[in-house]
Amino acid sequence: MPPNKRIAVWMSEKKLQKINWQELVTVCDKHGFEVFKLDLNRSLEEQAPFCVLLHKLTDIIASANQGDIRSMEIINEVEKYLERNSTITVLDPIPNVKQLLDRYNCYSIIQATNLHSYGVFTPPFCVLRNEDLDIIKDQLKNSLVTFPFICKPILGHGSRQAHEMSIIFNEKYLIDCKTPCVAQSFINHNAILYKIFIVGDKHCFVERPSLKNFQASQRESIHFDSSDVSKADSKSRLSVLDPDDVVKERWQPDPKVMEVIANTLRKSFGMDLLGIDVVIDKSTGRYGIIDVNAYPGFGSVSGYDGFPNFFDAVLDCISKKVTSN
Ligand SMILES: Nc1ncnc2c1ncn2[C@@H]1O[C@H](COP(=O)(O)OP(=O)(O)OP(=O)(O)O)[C@@H](O)[C@H]1O
Ligand SMILES: O=P(O)(O)O[C@H]1[C@H](O)[C@H](O)[C@H](OP(=O)(O)O)[C@@H](OP(=O)(O)O)[C@@H]1O
Ligand SMILES: [Mg+2]
Repeated sequence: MPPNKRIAVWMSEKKLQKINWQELVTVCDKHGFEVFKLDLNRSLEEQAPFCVLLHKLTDIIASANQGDIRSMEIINEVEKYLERNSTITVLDPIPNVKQLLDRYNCYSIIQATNLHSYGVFTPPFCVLRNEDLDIIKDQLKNSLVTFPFICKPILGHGSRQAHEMSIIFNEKYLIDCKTPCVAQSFINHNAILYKIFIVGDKHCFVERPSLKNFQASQRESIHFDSSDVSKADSKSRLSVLDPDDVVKERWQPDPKVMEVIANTLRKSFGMDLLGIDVVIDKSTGRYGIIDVNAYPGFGSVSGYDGFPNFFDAVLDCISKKVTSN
């Protein structure tokens, strides 16, 4: 056991407002930990000691990646501090969070797993950095990306722009690809998505609204903000199925496959707080992983569709890690 049992927490003001801080304090206390909000504008040494860092630093890492000097200083200082204090348990390790922020990296990690043997896939994807349309056409062809496809910003977290996406239906509108981006084949899934929430060795999944079915056609591109589509209470017009697509029978997710996805990706990403978005291909019944998120909402304060006893699960995970460290 470490000489202190203090947990330092850092997350954005926006995220802090979504959690019940008092409940976190109570649950930490029940597990014998003291919790406090880390101030990144003060030296970490001054706020030490602590044996756990629980954080969602994605926004700061993202702006550091984009060259913001203050964010670079902060991340640098946190990383150096953790190097000097290597016994601190970090949820989740910063290098692992960094690799998840890049959507291309993220899909490549999924593709390298053995999930395909369970009927799980990540839709064909490629990274587009060049605006030259002939190069784009070649890249799509070589990576088997088909129309329609979604263009997603490479940086997957940490800013509004990370969630601005387009659906491209034909070659004429390739001009709408906002490079740099990841292009990913669109999988028709009857407008239902499953979010797997992972907290250490526990997971659960919930159903959410999603984009309706689309076909390749001569139509113009659709531009949308992904934050409007798959929240528990989203009511996007892009989620309303065409009358012909409304079906009585639909694929149901197999809890065993969802468990394999959760266990496999937790290991591959080396992270304990994860959200995985899964769609079921309406024609084949295969499971497509379309997004992985670091420290997602977990259903937030109200918990109406979220992780049951979320903080207890976090503290269980922390206790196991602290003990094994
Ligand atoms: N390959 C795909 N095929 C079909 N629909 C997709 C695909 N990728 C994304 N979508 C749809 O677009 C929405 C947004 O995509 P994605 O989850 O990648 O965005 P995000 O910005 O990372 O979202 P989040 O806020 O969950 O992090 C999904 O909820 C889903 O409805
Ligand atoms: O409903 P969920 O948990 O999917 O909503 C998440 C969303 O998927 C992203 O993970 C958001 O994080 P950023 O991409 O970093 O903005 C989460 O926002 P947060 O403020 O809770 O961290 C959403 O809750
Ligand atoms: Mg995401």
